Amino acid sequence: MLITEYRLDLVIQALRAILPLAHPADTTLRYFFQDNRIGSNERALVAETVFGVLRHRLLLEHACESKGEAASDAAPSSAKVATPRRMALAYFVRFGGYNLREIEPVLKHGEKEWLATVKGVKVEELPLTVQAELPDWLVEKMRASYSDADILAIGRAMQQGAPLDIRVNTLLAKRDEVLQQLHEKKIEASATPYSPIGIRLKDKIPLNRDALFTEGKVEVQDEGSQLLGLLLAPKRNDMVVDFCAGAGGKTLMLSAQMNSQGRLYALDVSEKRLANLKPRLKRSGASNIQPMLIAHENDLKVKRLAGKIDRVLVDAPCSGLGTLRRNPDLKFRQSPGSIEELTRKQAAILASASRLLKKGGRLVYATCSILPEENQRIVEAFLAEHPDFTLKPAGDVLHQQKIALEMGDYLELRPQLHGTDGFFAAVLERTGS
Ligand SMILES: C[S@@+](CC[C@H](N)C(=O)[O-])C[C@H]1O[C@@H](n2cnc3c(N)ncnc32)[C@H](O)[C@@H]1O
Repeated sequence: MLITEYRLDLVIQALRAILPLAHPADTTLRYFFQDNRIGSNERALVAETVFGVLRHRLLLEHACESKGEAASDAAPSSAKVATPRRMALAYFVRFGGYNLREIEPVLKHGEKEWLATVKGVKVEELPLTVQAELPDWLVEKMRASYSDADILAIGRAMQQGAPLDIRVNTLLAKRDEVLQQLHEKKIEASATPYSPIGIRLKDKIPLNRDALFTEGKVEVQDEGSQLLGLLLAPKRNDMVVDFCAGAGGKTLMLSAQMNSQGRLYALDVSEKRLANLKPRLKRSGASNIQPMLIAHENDLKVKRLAGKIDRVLVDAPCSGLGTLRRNPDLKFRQSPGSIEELTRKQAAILASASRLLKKGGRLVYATCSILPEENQRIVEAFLAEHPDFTLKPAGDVLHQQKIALEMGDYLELRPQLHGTDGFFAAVLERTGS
């Protein structure tokens, strides 16, 4: 798409609103689009550039601020800062697929020469943090458990965009039928490699206007997230609790696995998120779900269910660092302090949720984080304090579910290996009373 003064100005305005990261980038962008009625081409350009800048922010800042750049030595030092304009232009030539000639008409004096140096920056000569596009504090934390090569592989994979995965609502449709309907609509789609009810779309389409979606036959859900439901494997007449149900992404899947029989409590502390479950519930045809607002993990409503539940899913509040492909701003919005706070919450939620289980019951503790402190460390500490619980190797459960995915004790998904977001899950069984 041609970069005109008008389009560049829109991108700059959007970056000016988003880059301070006072709020999640997608929320700020939504408000930006509400306040600025612009065409669909411009919306696509703005969204792509904003998320692209966030994905490559560290390299772009390096290119904007570099003291060594020959051409801008002539420019005043105030020009050598990562202004929204410079970030946008650097993104266009470095990652956006534009050549200098194409954007020359919108350039000011000296910018063409500076952008030529941006194109020439050799990323492999830059520090690991810039190559991996991960902030210093995060790389330092990851070094406790990952090699530099692994950190780089994770960081690079997180710089890519994520595919659009959908889950077939087996209450209303079969995967083959949905695939066929998509192909008839000339939408390129294929079965996901691991989840038997997942479909990966080649391109992002406005699915919410499609009949498959409005009729409840499909929901947007990353394949990794679908695997969490498959690990929990609730049965038809089970009593099940989705402890951190949010807007019900996983609740709806669990209900379909139960063929909408038995009882499924969808708990959350957020009234707003639970309210967002309502329209999805209506579309899905599920009738065994009971949303339940709780004040905190030790709410009396939770205590009343103690010892009565067959399966519990704890999709814990987490840093979200496994979803950087979709939410690249999270790496700048989290901090060592926020991670510490989250780990305290995760441990408390897991301890409380575990009390719901009957003997022989199963709990899946899951996060979309790649940090062991939110994952393995939480589970290890829990097991040390709860001798009545046993870790069931995730690899064994997947095998029982006939899912061709080699895993050890834990489910650990990575975009560069599995094409999913980064997910962690542990299967815990209450073996004692
Ligand atoms: C990772 S999100 C859940 C996403 C949801 N399971 C889905 O698939 O869409 C974590 C959820 O935990 C909720 N939460 C935070 N603290 C909680 C607590 N103490 N007890 C229960 N839920 C809590 C948050 O409101 C948030 O909706």
